[in-house]
Amino acid sequence: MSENPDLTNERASGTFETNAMAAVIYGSEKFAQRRREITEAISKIPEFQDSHPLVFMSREEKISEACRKLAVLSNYWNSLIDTSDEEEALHLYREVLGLEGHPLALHETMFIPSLIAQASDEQQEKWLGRAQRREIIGCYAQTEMGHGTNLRALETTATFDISTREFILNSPTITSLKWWPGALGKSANWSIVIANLIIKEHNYGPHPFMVQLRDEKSHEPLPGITVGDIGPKMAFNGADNGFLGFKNYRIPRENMLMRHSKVTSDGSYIKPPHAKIGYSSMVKVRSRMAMDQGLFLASALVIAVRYSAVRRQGYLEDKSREVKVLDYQTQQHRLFPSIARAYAFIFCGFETIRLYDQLLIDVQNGNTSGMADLHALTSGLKSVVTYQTGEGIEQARMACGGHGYSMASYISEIYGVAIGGCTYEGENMVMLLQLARYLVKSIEMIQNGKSRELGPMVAYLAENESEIDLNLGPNEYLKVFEYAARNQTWRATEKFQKLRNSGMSNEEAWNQASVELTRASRLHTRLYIMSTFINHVGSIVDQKVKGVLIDLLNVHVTYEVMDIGIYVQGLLSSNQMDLIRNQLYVSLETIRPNAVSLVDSFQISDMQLRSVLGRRDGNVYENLFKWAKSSPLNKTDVLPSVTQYLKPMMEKSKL
Ligand SMILES: CCCCCCCC/C=C\CCCCCCCCCCCCCC(=O)SCCNC(=O)CCNC(=O)[C@H](O)C(C)(C)COP(=O)(O)OP(=O)(O)OC[C@H]1O[C@@H](n2cnc3c(N)ncnc32)[C@H](O)[C@@H]1OP(=O)(O)O
Ligand SMILES: Cc1cc2nc3c(=O)[nH]c(=O)nc-3n(C[C@H](O)[C@H](O)[C@H](O)COP(=O)(O)OP(=O)(O)OC[C@H]3O[C@@H](n4cnc5c(N)ncnc54)[C@H](O)[C@@H]3O)c2cc1C
Repeated sequence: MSENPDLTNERASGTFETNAMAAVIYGSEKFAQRRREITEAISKIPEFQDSHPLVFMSREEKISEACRKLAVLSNYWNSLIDTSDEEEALHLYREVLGLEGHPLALHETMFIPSLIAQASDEQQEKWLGRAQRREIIGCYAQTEMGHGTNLRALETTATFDISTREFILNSPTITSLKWWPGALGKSANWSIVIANLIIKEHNYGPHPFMVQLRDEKSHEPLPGITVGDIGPKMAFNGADNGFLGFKNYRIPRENMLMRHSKVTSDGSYIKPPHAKIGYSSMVKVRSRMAMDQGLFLASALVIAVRYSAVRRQGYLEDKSREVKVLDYQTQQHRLFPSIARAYAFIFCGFETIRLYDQLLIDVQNGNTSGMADLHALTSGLKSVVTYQTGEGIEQARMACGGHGYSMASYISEIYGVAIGGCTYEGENMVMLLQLARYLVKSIEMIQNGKSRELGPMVAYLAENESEIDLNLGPNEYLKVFEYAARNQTWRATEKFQKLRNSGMSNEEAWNQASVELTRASRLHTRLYIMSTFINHVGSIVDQKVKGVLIDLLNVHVTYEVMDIGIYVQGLLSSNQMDLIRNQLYVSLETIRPNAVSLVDSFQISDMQLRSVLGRRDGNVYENLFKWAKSSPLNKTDVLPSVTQYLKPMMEKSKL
């Protein structure tokens, strides 16, 4: 069937090449091209297609379908991608497995990265190759039923037995059961387990251990291990998140990951070079989350924008034909700022991935000085992007009206997966408060006359801006944001200090200032996102692409400043706010002809999108009908439930 002419016209009105834009989105022409090649190659392999729509499957079927595809993937892995390239591998996973989770997700995202960052050279020699070849499947078991956030309160113990040179693992209480780890439930046979290291009755706190859970031949749990699946979740139902308990389960001393902390055979403990070095796997995932969430948001927007260009409802001036709903200003206001955010998140993602890779090298060379900065940055970024992604996806769903609520749109699945990110890798409020610690310390440095020692990301806290030139360009908007973030950070810090100076304990003062502190963290992070977006656009060479991205940046900066209006009241007059509001409306109109091309440029395939509404060809209605007809409920005209219950009820009512 040919393409819906409404989408053809939209594509014709685009002022730039989508391949050129994809090269900017994905960091290089080479990688954008590789993505297309991988997608093309996969589309020719029938075994990679869903056996039937995932949304009609039970959880067991989803997991089985994911495993089937993983097994097929293992036959093609080396021929489809450069296996040393993480981005190619992730693209392949996304295309084939989609976003509902699968039994190798944690193996790739946390198990292998933990071995790389935490295992000694000898340990890597023993396990890393096996893990990379997928001879073993691993997971990352840290969270317990009773504690996820407060790692210092984890209860699982690894007690060193000097006589046998083994660790004895125990789960002393019901709340100490490991709870949540992906792939633990049914698939993984090994795990990195985070347990309190105990030597001669002294607790050295949480440390990582390499633990075999299941027999490598029979896959049965090993004696001393209780393991299973935690049941269905809001999303991620292609993954078997699990529980795990230990009863006097022994592992050799060599199974504690000893790149940084060490226990010698006589039970001596050697401290790591930085107390939080064991948290590196979390920082790794957090550093990727801006990219991943940007792509979740992008997926929802591809669906909503394409659908809005084929959905016609109501009239503007021309009463002879209904308009595309994308022409309504309210629809544009709902969707376009999110397109800008998706671009901005992906640009930030590239930056934080690069920073993590550099930090990993530095730490391996003994330099841990960058850890605090990256921890603070990724803590804030993870929190802001997951929240805003959730907001943007939900708006995209509503922008699709009734059909958005159907699983045919697939938006609810994207939403469920994306907002999991508000919780995993550190609950958002908690992570905002981690960044707040860093911001408060920065203010204290200024108060102590040490402004010159501030890092570049917080140097603005020491500046003083009270007037803005309203010939507003992106850099002036940045100044507005700096003003808001600086003011809020000072206000929150001063509130905390005042409470503390009044005699309150440090902890209670912190608690009572914490809402204000989280607000400071959000503003600081949004400032970082805006400045990364501006810098990125500044570096683009292709003039057509640059022109459109400047338009998109205008949507971003005007929308973001309107959104934080309450924080800039002391700086901007109501006339200035009106001016900005009008600039936003103008920028929505400017971006309108490029809206479809901007979402096409994400180059997310139909196979990955799984959305009837978001199909590239725009043939929504005929496929919606086809999709509904494929519902298992439509296999028969009369359901047993009707015969068994409703018919007798209706008959009885007739009497
Ligand atoms: C060929 C194939 C290749 C394929 C390649 C694929 C690779 C792919 C890689 C990644 C892909 C990612 C894709 C993601 C897709 C989605 C998949 C979904 C999977 C879901 C995964 C979910 C997994 C989990 O959730 S694991 C569990 C996570 N748990 C948490 O995050 C717990 C949160 N809690 C904490 O982190 C901590 O408890 C804390 C930080 C809140 C507090 O810790 P604490 O009590 O020990 O410390 P304090 O608060 O007292 O602070 C003291 C001091 O320490 C500083 N600090 C804390 N943390 C750090 C750190 N990490 N680094 C540096 N410094 C740190 C803190 O700032 C304080 O400093 P002060 O100076 O203020 O004292
Ligand atoms: C989809 C998914 C996948 C996961 N995968 C894994 C995995 O593979 N491995 C693994 O180990 N874990 C995994 N987890 C667990 C996850 O990391 C934790 O659930 C997460 O870190 C939050 O911890 P919690 O559940 O203890 O929340 P809680 O800390 O109990 O949060 C409850 C509330 O308390 C608040 N709160 C808690 N502490 C503070 C504080 N200090 N200050 C202010 N407010 C506070 C929070 O903000 C929140 O509002 C996964 C979770 C999900 C949802």
